[in-house]
Amino acid sequence: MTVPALAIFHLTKSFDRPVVQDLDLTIKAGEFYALLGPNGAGKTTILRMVAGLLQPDVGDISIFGIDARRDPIAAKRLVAWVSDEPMVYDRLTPLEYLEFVAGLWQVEPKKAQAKADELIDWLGLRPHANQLCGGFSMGMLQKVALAGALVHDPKLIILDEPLTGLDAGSARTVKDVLLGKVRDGVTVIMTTHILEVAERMAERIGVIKEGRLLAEGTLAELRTRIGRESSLEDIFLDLVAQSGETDAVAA
Ligand SMILES: Nc1ncnc2c1ncn2[C@@H]1O[C@H](COP(=O)(O)OP(=O)(O)OP(=O)(O)O)[C@@H](O)[C@H]1O
Repeated sequence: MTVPALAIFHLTKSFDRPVVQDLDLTIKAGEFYALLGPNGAGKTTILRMVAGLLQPDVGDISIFGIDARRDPIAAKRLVAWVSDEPMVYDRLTPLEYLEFVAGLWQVEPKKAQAKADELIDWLGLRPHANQLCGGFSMGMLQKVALAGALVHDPKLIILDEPLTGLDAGSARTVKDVLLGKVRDGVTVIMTTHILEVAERMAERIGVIKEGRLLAEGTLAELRTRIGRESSLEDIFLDLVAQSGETDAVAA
């Protein structure tokens, strides 16, 4: 069996209350996986633990077979994390920012420059490549942050709400870049509240509520589970409502 891109076992995290509860999740290499869930379901918390930005209370995270808790540096080398709050240095141009990030990853300078040029063109940033990021709109900053996350050729790309705030053209560009990456064999995990995007792009969809996986599968599998031909929006709302009823019965 091939090693999964991501395998999570018994992942658990509490803040003032339990936020991620004994979560198991496996994502195959080369898969496009969408993580859905209502506000506060724990999606960002899960992904931040996978990206090594937050320590789990309990549980194991394996990235392409590397134990991310034992060997975080090796695991992080394989991962790109794209937050919904782009962090880019105001006083650098996109090209300078990409050079800086490539330096942190110790990408060989010639390769880094070629990669930066490719990403700048892919993301339509060429006209702004030499302007300071400080004057950029949120959408442009998101694209620069995405380029920065891809500069070291990650095998697993994790994105938290990557399309929020993007205009239609920019959203299309980002979607095309991600689909292109999946075609190249890269694994993508993305949270989104735009169910149409998950429906169109993701091969598998996981629905999270209160830090637990309510259901996962292809759209067809989720439809079978619900027992009727529905849109992802209907399936999602049904699943979330059903789990509320179950909780109410259990309580
Ligand atoms: N650092 C933190 N300290 C305390 N509570 C936190 C922290 N980070 C997240 N939480 C809480 O954990 C819960 C889950 O948050 P999280 O951001 O993971 O949810 P989400 O599913 O990504 O939600 P959304 O769709 O609204 O972005 C929320 O109640 C949030 O307030």
